[in-house]
Amino acid sequence: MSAQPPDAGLRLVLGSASPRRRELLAQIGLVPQDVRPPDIDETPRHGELPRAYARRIAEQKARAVTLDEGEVLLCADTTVALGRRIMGKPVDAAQAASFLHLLSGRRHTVITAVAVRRGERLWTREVETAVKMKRLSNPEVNAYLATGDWQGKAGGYAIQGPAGAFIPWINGSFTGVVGLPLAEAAGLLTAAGYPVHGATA
Ligand SMILES: Cc1cn([C@H]2C[C@H](O)[C@@H](COP(=O)(O)OP(=O)(O)OP(=O)(O)O)O2)c(=O)[nH]c1=O
Repeated sequence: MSAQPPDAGLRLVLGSASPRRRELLAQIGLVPQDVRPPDIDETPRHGELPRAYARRIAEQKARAVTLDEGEVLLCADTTVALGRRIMGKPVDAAQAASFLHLLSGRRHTVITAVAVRRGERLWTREVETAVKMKRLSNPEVNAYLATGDWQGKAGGYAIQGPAGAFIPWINGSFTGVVGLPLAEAAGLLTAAGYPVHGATA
């Protein structure tokens, strides 16, 4: 999609209930004028691959939010992929435990798809990061589950919380793993005409 000239009058809307995304935007000086969490069905389609899934969900979130003239919307979806397997947000502690046991001692991929919308125009990017999780013992998994930090996190962990102790290595975008790859999000907002650099200057 072609880039739009900067428009200092545009209002930024965050289409996300995720406090992480709000905090990450604030890190680069962006404070949305409004937060409008989308409500969509995040069930993967049969046989859907993780990257295509993350992109579809981010686009669907971006289409689900009502926008007024003069507003630009930012949505994202973070998905943990173990091979072709999609790991969303665990429904309960038992599912979080099973995700963590599957991820233990292996490399997986975290994909965050970002979608920016202005009017009917959409700009999207997917950012993939390889993440290595150390081998986890049962006491480590249980202690982590007891923190409750797994709740609402794709794959059942958050690198920015206590699970940071489980992750010796990543290759890619740290902010992408946390939920919003800042360089790419800033690039999409700029393409849509939102004056990002006015905010960071
Ligand atoms: C892997 C990982 C995920 N996460 C979080 C980011 C996302 O909030 C969440 C994945 O769920 P998402 O469906 O991407 O987002 P959400 O439901 O929290 O919010 P919304 O749909 O309204 O935008 O997992 C972390 O915070 N740290 C991590 O290390």
